[in-house]
Amino acid sequence: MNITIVGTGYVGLGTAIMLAYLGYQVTGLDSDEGKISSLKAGALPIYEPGLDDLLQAASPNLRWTTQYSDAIPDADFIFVCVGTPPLPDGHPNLQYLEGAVRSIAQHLDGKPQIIVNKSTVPIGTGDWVLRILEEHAALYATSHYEVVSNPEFLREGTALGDSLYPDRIVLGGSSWATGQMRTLYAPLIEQSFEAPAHVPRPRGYERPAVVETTLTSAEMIKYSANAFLALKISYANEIAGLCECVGADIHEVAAGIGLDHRIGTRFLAAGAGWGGSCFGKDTSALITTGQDYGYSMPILRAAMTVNERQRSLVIEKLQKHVRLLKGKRVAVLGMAFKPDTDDLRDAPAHDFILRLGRLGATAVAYDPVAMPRARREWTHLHYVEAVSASAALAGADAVIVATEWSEFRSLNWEEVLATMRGRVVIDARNIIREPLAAPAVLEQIGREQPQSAFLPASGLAAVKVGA
Ligand SMILES: NC(=O)c1ccc[n+]([C@@H]2O[C@H](COP(=O)([O-])OP(=O)(O)OC[C@H]3O[C@@H](n4cnc5c(N)ncnc54)[C@H](O)[C@@H]3O)[C@@H](O)[C@H]2O)c1
Ligand SMILES: O=c1ccn([C@@H]2O[C@H](COP(=O)(O)OP(=O)(O)O[C@H]3O[C@H](CO)[C@@H](O)[C@H](O)[C@H]3O)[C@@H](O)[C@H]2O)c(=O)[nH]1
Repeated sequence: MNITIVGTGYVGLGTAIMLAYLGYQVTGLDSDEGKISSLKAGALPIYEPGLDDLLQAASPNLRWTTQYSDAIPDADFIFVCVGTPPLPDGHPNLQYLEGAVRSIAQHLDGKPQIIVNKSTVPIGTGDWVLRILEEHAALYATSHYEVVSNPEFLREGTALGDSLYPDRIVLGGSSWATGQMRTLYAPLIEQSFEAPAHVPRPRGYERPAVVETTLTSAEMIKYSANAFLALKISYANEIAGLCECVGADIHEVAAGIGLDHRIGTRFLAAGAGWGGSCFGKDTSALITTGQDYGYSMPILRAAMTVNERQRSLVIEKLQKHVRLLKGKRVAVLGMAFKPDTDDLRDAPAHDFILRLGRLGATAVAYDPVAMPRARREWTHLHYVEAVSASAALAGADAVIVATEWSEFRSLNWEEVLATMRGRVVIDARNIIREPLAAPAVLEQIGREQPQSAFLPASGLAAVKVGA
């Protein structure tokens, strides 16, 4: 089976490499010539742990192009993975999707071909795509095509594991088309492929559930899942604020509620709030979809409000201790929106650096992988680049831990505090486990001083209450 992936960003690249690893002939297509030439040269344009090794293993089955004429006619499955970034009013921008679909339509071959939508798109988009294809089919005399919605649930930083060992595969479309998709995904559904050594099958993992739905339900599942996760984090953050008021510890509280299986321990980590390219965009998109139907979604609005407040809270905690930020030097540890990615979209660190600049402070920023991307994408921000975490901290009046990279978890705080001018530590990701010795000041989210319980970034599975 031949597969074409349109859009080789975080999702398209992972999907292309994963399907090639499973043994399919895959063509990756992108309109960005720079991306395609770097892929042709064997270099990945993004950082994703383990992806380079999988690329090596899968490369005999992969080729890259910018030409639709070269990629569409022979494809049995055409995956659309282009971006759907938010417009200022909260609706997703569908111009890339429409452009891609119109280009695909011009090169359909007349044989049965399935257009698989993996981009996160507003409810109803699958039907709209069908109409675009029908328009073109009349012009180009093609007729055998179907549209399937197959939303993607991978997380950046763990994309390979999420793709090879998914919880579920959602397939929206006609029974013929979803049947074809089941055949395509058989190695995943049956877990019959040889697990790559660097992405072993998780212990206890068996196989994904397959959920067959209508196009519309599949689109709704994707948005609703992201919005639910976003509001779960906002709930943890709201409770964290109350913990600070009453003197409770959010780690203990989150563990205590999360160990109820109906609630679950994951996505209860309080901190700087959620960022990234998906949660904000998709929650807004669901709210605006509601608006289009005159339907209000107060819970989702509140989740967004809490998330905005969370970012402001970090600067307020800094102001509480540093008071006058003008002329002060503030280290910002972490720029990516989460660890193990170079993705800077909607990263809390962006807002921190912006706010520090407005308050007259100098931000000295360090990130283990995202700095080259920040140099290209954050040209509107003023900050000083540091070559390491300790270089960022040396001489700083205060520090904000914005991203919980593992190298920040293992910092020797006693040593680095000694190199700082001031000793104010705003740990916006709750990674510091031990109290810091006076005169250092440590502010975390939802707790007064670190206790013994330690909350991993994306879950509470490792927490032993009272340990
Ligand atoms: N990033 C994630 O973790 C993630 C996870 C699940 C779903 N999604 C969804 O998947 C979609 C893609 O997200 P992403 O993060 O991979 O985006 P991205 O911006 O990293 O990649 C999109 C790619 O599409 C290319 N492109 C745009 N228009 C094109 C066209 N007409 N023809 C060919 N290529 C074109 C761009 O050059 C870019 O390389 C979005 O809808 C997003 O919401 C993302
Ligand atoms: O308990 C938690 C868990 C996460 N976060 C933050 O939430 C954001 C998103 O994290 P995560 O979900 O791990 O990363 P993404 O790569 O954005 O993945 C989300 O968005 C993708 C794009 O739609 C979906 O495919 C995934 O299923 C969904 O988890 C990040 O800023 C995290 O720091 C928290 O603050 N607390």
